[in-house]
Amino acid sequence: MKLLVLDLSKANDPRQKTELLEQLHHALFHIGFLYIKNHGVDSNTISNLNSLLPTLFNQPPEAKAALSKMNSPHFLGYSGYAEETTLGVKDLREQFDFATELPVIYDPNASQNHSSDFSKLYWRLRGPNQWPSEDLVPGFCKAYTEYHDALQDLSYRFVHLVEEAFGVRVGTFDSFFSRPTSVDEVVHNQIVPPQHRIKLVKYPPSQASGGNLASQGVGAHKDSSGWLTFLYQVGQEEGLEVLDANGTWIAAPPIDGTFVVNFGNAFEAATEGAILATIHRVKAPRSISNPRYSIPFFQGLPLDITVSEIQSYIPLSVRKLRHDSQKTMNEKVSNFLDPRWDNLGESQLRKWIRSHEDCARKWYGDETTEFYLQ
Ligand SMILES: O=C(O)CCC(=O)C(=O)O
Ligand SMILES: [Fe+2]
Repeated sequence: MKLLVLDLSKANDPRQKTELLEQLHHALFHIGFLYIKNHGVDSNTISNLNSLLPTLFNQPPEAKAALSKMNSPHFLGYSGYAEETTLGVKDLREQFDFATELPVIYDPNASQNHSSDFSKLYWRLRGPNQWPSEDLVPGFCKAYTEYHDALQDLSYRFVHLVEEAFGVRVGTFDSFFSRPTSVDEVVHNQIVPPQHRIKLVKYPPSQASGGNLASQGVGAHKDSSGWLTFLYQVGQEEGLEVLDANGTWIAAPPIDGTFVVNFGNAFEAATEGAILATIHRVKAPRSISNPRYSIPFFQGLPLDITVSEIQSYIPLSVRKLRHDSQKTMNEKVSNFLDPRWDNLGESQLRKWIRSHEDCARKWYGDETTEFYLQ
């Protein structure tokens, strides 16, 4: 399998756009993993954030500890080296989880003063970031916010191309992403706008024998935090790998000026497996290498969206394109399709509880945590 690099500037030229949409169609339905270049995100916006990563991660341990995810019922903040698990194995990375800056909309300890029903526990996932101090990481909030806004814009533009590749009206999925302009609008909108999530990740060189699974940077997984993922691989360190339809791991090395795009669990569920949330993993860099940094942007969806609602937006012509050969990859049921619930919020809550059990026990209690650990 060859991963394609799609040139998004072709979207601006009617003569080249058809070719771009054909390539996108192929990448969507046969691979589920692609690169994009000429994506319209200013290189300064990317480098301004990238250049702060060493400073962010080299803060004194107590400064990082002060931003711990343990402080946050929204699972936003810092998690230290090997504090997160995938498939029961420690991931050899440290990371800061950020998201679209939004207020708390559900706090079980406070009286709520809005009319909508946000009593579902998963609404507690929404909330503000934990920002590093401006003294220790000068310019971070500005650089992050510019990056967030640019990636949000790219993600919406890209979804429009996906709609064209699907042959549906451009804007079909827009209602998933209608943006709030004020807190008031957030709580009174019918569809509550999404909170995109951005991880800033560092994979330090691993002492474990390089290249084998003892050095799991992040274990094999499908993305479950959003609709589409836009991953920026900082620098030249390799490690990202994608599982193809034959069960072979394919390297997805950094390519200058590109983002990697892949599709989340919800997308796979919405298209009934016609487009896969392709499984991928990262090997930790060998001990003689530099650290590897990456920045995945997970495009958020409204937490109360249901499987049937999301499927209703996808034309039958797309859903029936599911290929039999893909069934084997798809056999592990998406969390979103777990028969115990029908909404995305619960599958997200389950994901966070499973990857950060201590934080879950602190904020959601043992009973809830154990329910979602099953
Ligand atoms: O670091 C990478 O390149 C990929 C990270 C990833 O797949 C994830 O965090 O979901
Ligand atoms: Fe991922």
